[in-house]
Amino acid sequence: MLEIRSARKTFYRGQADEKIALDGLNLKLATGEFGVVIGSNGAGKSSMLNAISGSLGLDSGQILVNGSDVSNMPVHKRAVRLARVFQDPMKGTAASMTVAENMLLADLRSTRRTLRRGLTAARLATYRERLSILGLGLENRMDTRVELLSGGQRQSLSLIMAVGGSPDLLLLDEHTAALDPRTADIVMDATVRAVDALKLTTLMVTHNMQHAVDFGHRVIMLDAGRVRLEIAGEEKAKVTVPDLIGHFSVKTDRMLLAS
Ligand SMILES: Nc1ncnc2c1ncn2[C@@H]1O[C@H](COP(=O)(O)OP(=O)(O)OP(=O)(O)O)[C@@H](O)[C@H]1O
Repeated sequence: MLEIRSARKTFYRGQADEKIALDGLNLKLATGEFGVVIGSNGAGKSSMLNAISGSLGLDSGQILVNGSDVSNMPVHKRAVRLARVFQDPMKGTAASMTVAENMLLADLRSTRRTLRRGLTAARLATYRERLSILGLGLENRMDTRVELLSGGQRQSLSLIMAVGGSPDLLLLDEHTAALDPRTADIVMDATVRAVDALKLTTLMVTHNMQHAVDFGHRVIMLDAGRVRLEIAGEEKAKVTVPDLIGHFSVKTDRMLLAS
């Protein structure tokens, strides 16, 4: 469960270039829920993810993960409870190491064990099983160096590595944005398989409106550091890409009128 209460963050306060990134943002995500965050450039999406993961300190407000207030918890302590996948498929994995070695690294990171026992048969079997969730055949490429994988395979591997420690929350930070459309769809398919199989509470930021329509339980539109629109349930099932884009244009028209 994630709860953001009245989160405020202003950059360059009191200066000519003052920027309000989060303007009393409130958001709740139930355990097992998959929320998809959309919004125009500068709406506050990255600031929100950075505040959740702890790399951005709030001026005021609270962030609760599974009921406990993590607002003042340092990044490395929050990292144990949160998984985050970034845009760049080259980050998050070690290129010159094999798929199996990368899985071991992630395992050691999340369990704080030592490298001593290495890639035992039991561990390899567990990694194969976990990789098979993705539906990409990576479980049959355990000895392949990661640099030889496609961008989509590599990003999907980053994802399954990130969630190995059963995190309380998965943050997907435009994790398909750097991929071509077909590869992005493959990664989204792998993502949904992992989220469903591991029952992950997930918050995904995307600029891809088709993905916002097709995936997740709720669309959350941010604007000027606040939630401006939420679409869930039957409404979400019926929403179309033009509908979502329409909400962007309404906002833009308002901004034009106000300026
Ligand atoms: N480190 C920073 N220093 C100064 N201003 C910042 C900083 N980070 C964000 N901002 C400002 O805060 C506001 C919100 O930015 P943020 O990056 O969170 O938006 P975003 O919705 O993620 O945008 P995008 O879709 O372009 O990534 C913007 O006005 C931005 O210029």
